[in-house]
Amino acid sequence: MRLLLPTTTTLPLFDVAASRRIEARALAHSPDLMERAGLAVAKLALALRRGAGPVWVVCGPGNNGGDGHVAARRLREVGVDVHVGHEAPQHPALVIDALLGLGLNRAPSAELCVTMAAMQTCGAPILAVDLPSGLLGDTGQAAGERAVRADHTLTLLTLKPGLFTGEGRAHTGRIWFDDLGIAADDEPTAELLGPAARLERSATSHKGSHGQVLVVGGAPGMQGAARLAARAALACGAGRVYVDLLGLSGDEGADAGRPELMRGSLAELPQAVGVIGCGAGPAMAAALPGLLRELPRIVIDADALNAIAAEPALQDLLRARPVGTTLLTPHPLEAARLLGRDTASIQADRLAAGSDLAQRLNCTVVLKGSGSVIATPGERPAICASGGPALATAGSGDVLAGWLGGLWAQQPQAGAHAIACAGVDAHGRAGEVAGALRAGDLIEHLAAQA
Ligand SMILES: NC(=O)C1=CN([C@@H]2O[C@H](COP(=O)(O)OP(=O)(O)OC[C@H]3O[C@@H](n4cnc5c(N)ncnc54)[C@H](OP(=O)(O)O)[C@@H]3O)[C@@H](O)[C@H]2O)[C@@H](O)CC1
Ligand SMILES: Nc1ncnc2c1ncn2[C@@H]1O[C@H](COP(=O)(O)OP(=O)(O)O)[C@@H](O)[C@H]1O
Repeated sequence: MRLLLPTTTTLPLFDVAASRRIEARALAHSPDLMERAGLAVAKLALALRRGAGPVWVVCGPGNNGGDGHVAARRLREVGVDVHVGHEAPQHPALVIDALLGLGLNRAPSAELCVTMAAMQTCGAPILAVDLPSGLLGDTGQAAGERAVRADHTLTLLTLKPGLFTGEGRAHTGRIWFDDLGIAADDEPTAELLGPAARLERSATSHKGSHGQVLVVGGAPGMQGAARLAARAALACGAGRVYVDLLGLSGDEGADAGRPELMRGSLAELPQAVGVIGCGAGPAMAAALPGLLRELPRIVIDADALNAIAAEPALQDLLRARPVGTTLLTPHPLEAARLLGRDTASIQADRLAAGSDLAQRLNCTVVLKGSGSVIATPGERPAICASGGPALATAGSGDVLAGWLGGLWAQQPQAGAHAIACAGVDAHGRAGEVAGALRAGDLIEHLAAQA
């Protein structure tokens, strides 16, 4: 058993169907899986309980409840006061939520919701077994109106995607993992991202060795977005970074606070990595056909995504580009516009939505938000567990787009999927701070950890 995050390696994720197959095969040679699961829960419960009160074990009708009963027995064997039932005891030291796990298949009844509410308000920390009750393992969404918000989740046998994306992170608390001694012998549904290798710089490299980035965006009033992206590309280590500010004429500098940044345009820089759309406004639409036809590698964000959503001819241009050369970074609303759906339906199944969009537009897609999803046609999707609410601030997406462009400029052979995985994970880790974070400071955090 181990605490899972931050993970130092990429890990396989298995949806409910794959987890069931692994479980069924494992049971054939290891019929004591539930004993192992219950013992793991009991051990963690001993470490987590707070105070001298009873451990309240809430068991449901299936095997999740079975794990809870084994844990209760194991705890009693070592002299712990245990209360099994749906009513809270006085001053519990810990709640073990073994109500519903992988078998959740409908909205919990009103009666179960009352039990969940009692768990939530009894004042003790909650340890969820396998999944917080009411949370769907595939999507990280509640099946009904309520799902348990645990302080700890001990997930068993496999890691499920819903623990890490959608609403998952708000319900799991700290995630622990015990594979119960079983090697997962199935095709992973997705990957949980680990950190990418550091970029090495040769002792004899020069600025031409590290590529060039062209940021196109920054309509009047929104030039900060383009400048944040450009600053991020520069901080990432791109050799030269240029900005084409759509609202700026004359020979004003690209960014008075960053004299390293230069003005430039597609005509002068046809081989640059494009980072397009940050703060671009409606002027972006006219610039897009040329950019989509010419630039060999492009990161597309914000208003460029909105322009593409509104214009089928631009979608055709995207589809005509080779897979691996285009990286879209929509947040859920932008993804909804691109798919002609609403945000709620995107969030209802983020893995499926990201994969659907990638397939339709023949691109790599980073569906942003808690548990960003990275999807590319022909690649296994990835989920990023790093990051947190400090990133929920204007400009943090612009920083991501610029950082991705900076990474790509330095790794011209890499495909969009690899760049997305490396950049999204780094961005998330840099944003893991308590409290609030300004997007400009996020760039410094990224540079410090690179
Ligand atoms: N087998 C093993 O050795 C191992 C098992 N493990 C453990 O088993 C867990 C999976 O067990 P499980 O398949 O029995 O499902 P579980 O989540 O307990 O649900 C039970 C039943 O509840 C029902 N139900 C569904 N939704 C409902 C709702 N909203 N409100 C009310 N009822 C609802 C539905 O039955 P239905 O009523 O539809 O017939 C469902 O089948 C897994 O998460 C892990 O903890 C692991 O430790 C590995 C070793
Ligand atoms: N609660 C959160 N947990 C993890 N990442 C988050 C969270 N909120 C925002 N982010 C990340 O912050 C970035 C916000 O991007 P975006 O919505 O485009 O903002 P903006 O357009 O203002 O720059 C995305 O990378 C997103 O994944």
